[in-house]
Amino acid sequence: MQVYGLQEENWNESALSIVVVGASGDLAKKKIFPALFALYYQDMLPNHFRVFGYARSKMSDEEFRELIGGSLTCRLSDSKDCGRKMDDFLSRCFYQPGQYASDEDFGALAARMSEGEAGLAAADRLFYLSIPPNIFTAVAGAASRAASSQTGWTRMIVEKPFGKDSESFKQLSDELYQHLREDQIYRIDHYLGKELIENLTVLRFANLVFEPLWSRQYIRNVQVIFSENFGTEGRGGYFDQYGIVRDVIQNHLLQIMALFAMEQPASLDAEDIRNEKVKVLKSIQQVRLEDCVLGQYRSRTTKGTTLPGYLDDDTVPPNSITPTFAACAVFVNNARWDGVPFLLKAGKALHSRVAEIRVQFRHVPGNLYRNKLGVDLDKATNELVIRIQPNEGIYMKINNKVPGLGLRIDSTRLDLTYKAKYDTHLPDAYERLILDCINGDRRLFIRNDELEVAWEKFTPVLKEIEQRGVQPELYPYGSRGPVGAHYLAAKHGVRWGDLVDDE
Ligand SMILES: NC(=O)C1=CN([C@@H]2O[C@H](COP(=O)(O)OP(=O)(O)OC[C@H]3O[C@@H](n4cnc5c(N)ncnc54)[C@H](OP(=O)(O)O)[C@@H]3O)[C@@H](O)[C@H]2O)C=CC1
Ligand SMILES: O=C1O[C@H](COP(=O)(O)O)[C@@H](O)[C@H](O)[C@H]1O
Repeated sequence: MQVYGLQEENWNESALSIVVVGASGDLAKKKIFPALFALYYQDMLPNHFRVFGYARSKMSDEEFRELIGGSLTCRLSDSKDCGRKMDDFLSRCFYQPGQYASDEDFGALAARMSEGEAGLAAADRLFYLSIPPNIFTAVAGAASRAASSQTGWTRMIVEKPFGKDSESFKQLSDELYQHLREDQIYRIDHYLGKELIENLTVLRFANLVFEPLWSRQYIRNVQVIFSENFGTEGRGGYFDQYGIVRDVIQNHLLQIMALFAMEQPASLDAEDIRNEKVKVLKSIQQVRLEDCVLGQYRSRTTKGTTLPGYLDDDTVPPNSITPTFAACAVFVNNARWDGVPFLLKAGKALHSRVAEIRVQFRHVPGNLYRNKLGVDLDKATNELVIRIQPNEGIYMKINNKVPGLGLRIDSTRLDLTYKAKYDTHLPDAYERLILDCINGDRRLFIRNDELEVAWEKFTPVLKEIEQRGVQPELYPYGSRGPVGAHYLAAKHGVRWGDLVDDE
C-alpha cells in the first residue's frame, strides 16, 4: 500500500484521479473541494494527481475552476504561498459534464483521465459519490463499467444516507455489490473523521486511568449530544424525507456510541476495530418508542426578528410532522454496560452549536465530604466531557478544595483545550477521510454489517413513529429543545450535562 504524504519515494510511480460526482452540488463545494485543496496544500497528495468534477450541469473547465475557486480558503497557519498553490491546484482541476447512468459519458471521462495517466506504472481512481442516494447505484454501475482503472485501484466513497430502513438499506447494498466489491466501497460517516472521535480510542486504550472505570460499575450514564443553532435552511427537501433520527442519530451518534462502548480490538487493523463495533452494536437493545422524545422547531420572534419555524421552509411540505429534534435512551445488553443509559440527543435550531460526549460517573461511596458538596449530588460527581466541536477539548470535572483556610470544596476542571495546548490547525473531517481512502485505510469507514445492525436497532421504532403519526413536541427556534427531553432523562435518573453546564 502506498501511503501518500508519508512515503515521498512513491509519489512519482502512479497517477491519482479523484472524481467528484455531483460536483455542482452543495457538499462538493462546501467540503470536498476545500478538503482536497487542504491536502494538496499540505503536500499530502501524490505528484500526478488530478481532480475531475462530474455532474449534469454544463460547465467548461474554466467555469468549474471559478465555481470551486470561490470556496477554497488559505486557512492554514503557514499561508504565505497560498495564492500560488491555489492556482496550481486549480490547474489540476477539470470538469466533465455527463448523465449519471451513462456508460458513454463515463467513458468520455475515462478518456480524459487517461491523458494524465499515460506513461505511469499505475493509475488509481477514486470516485466520490456526492449525489442524492437514488442515483448511487446508477453511478456505481456506469463508473465501474466505463471508467474503472485497468492498472491500479478503483475506490468509491459513498455518502449518506445509506437507506431509510433495513429493507432499503439491503436493497441499496445488494445493488452496489453488483458493481463493486466490499473493499472498493468506502461508506463515509464524516463524524468518524473528526479529531476528537479519532482520539476516543486513544483516550480509552492508551491511558491506564480510564479503562478500569469504563463500565457500569463506575459510569452512571453516557450522553452523546449534537445540537445546531440553525435550522434546515435550504436542505428541507432532503431533511423532510429522513428526519433527525436518520440524519444524525442512527449514523453519527450511534457510531460514536459504538466506538465508546466497544471492547478493546485485537489490533488497530480496520477489520479488528470494525468487528468490535459490530459486536457491541449487536448487543444494543431495540430502541423503544417510550424511550424517545421527538420535537420540531417552531418560529420565534426575538428583538423584532422572526426566526422561521421548520414548517416555514418552502421546501418542507405543509403540516409535516418530521422531527427536527430527538432524544433516545439506548441500552447495551452486555456485561460491561448492563443498565447504563446511553442518551443520544440531536436537534436543529437549538440555542447553541455543539457536539460532545458526556460521561457521568457514580457517586463516591460513603462520601466523606458530602456535607461540603451541598445537597445536589448530581453536581458533585465526576464528569468527563469530550467536546467534539467547537473549541475541541477534553475536560474532567473533579471536586477540589478551594485554596485557603477552612475546608470549602468546589467543582472544577482538569482541562485539555486543544487550542491552548496544540499550536496546530485541526484537519477537517473530510480531509482526513479522503486521505485515508487514498491510502486504503478503512478504519474510519463503515462496513456493510455495521450499517445492517444499526438499521436493525432503529427500523422498528422509526416505523412505529411513522405508522402512528407521532406528533413532535414543538420548541421555539433557539431554545434548549422540548421539555419532554428532561422527562426522558429524569425517567432514567439522568440530568443533561450540557444544560447543567449552561446554568
Ligand atoms: N450538503 C451537506 O451538508 C451534506 C450532504 N450529505 C450527502 O452528500 C450527498 C450530496 O449532498 P449535496 O451536495 O447536498 O446534494 P445536492 O442536492 O446539492 O446534489 C448534488 C448534485 O447532484 C445532482 N442532483 C441533485 N438532485 C438530483 C436528482 N434528483 N437526480 C439527479 N441528480 C441530482 C445535482 O447536479 P447536476 O444537476 O449538475 O447533475 C447536484 O448539484 C447527498 O447524498 C447528501 O445526503 C451528507 C452530509 C452533509
Ligand atoms: O450529516 C450531517 O451533518 C451535518 C452536521 O455536520 P457538522 O460536521 O457540521 O457538525 C448536519 O447539519 C446535517 O444535517 C447532517 O446531514
